[in-house]
Amino acid sequence: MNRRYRKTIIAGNWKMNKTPSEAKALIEEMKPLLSKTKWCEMVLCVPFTDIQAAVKAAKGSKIAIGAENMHFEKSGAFTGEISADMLKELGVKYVIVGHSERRQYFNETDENCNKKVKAAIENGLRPILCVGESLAEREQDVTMEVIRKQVKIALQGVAAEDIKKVVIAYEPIWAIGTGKTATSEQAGEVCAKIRDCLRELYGARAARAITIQYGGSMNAKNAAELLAQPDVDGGLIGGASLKSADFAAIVEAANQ
Ligand SMILES: O=C[C@H](O)COP(=O)(O)O
Repeated sequence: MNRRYRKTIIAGNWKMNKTPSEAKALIEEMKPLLSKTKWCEMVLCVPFTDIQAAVKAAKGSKIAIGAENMHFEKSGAFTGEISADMLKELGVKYVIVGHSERRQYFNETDENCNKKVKAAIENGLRPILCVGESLAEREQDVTMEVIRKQVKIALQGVAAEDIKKVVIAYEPIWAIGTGKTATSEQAGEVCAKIRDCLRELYGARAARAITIQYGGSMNAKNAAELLAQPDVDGGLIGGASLKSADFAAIVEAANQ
């Protein structure tokens, strides 16, 4: 890992799990296990309804709270939506943008992701931009074409001085929640190519400073090997972030 240049970030994505009281209990359980982190930053992205309880429970710890989505407009007639302002005021620091489940079930497009990335940055939130290929795309050998398009469109108009605030999460869709992890070589190879793409867009210095995570069935057992890849700077963890011991083990692996 290139700690000299960029931060290691382990982020949990709780998806549609946990009520506020359950969120509080899980964070209380995690806190003592996560107290000895060295350089690894820890984030828990939780459902909107859990944010207040999570921020309160995480107080005094090194855990930052994130949201799983947001709208790109500041306010207005968007029934059921949540703006960056609203998240910010609750103490949210990160927001996931373009998770494949949002792309698949809620028609999230690269263009929408672009608006969300820019709105997040303008409002002082760090976007975790998710990109990744489907199994069919991998089998047809178009993985990098797909990911380069996702990255380039989502970052259109993001200024060079802001790009460091963006975290990229490489999540092969076929590895999410399936128990099928990408091999560490596959994860490392795509993350390195994402960094090449960032280098083309923003130059070598900026590209070196951007945290690129891997996500997709990362767990206590495989985390160390995945995180040992030079361009894998952390993880976006689904299922294993709902179990305190497993999440703590992944953080521990990132601290080695
Ligand atoms: O955002 C997290 C990813 O979708 C990974 O989920 P997973 O660790 O349950 O496979």
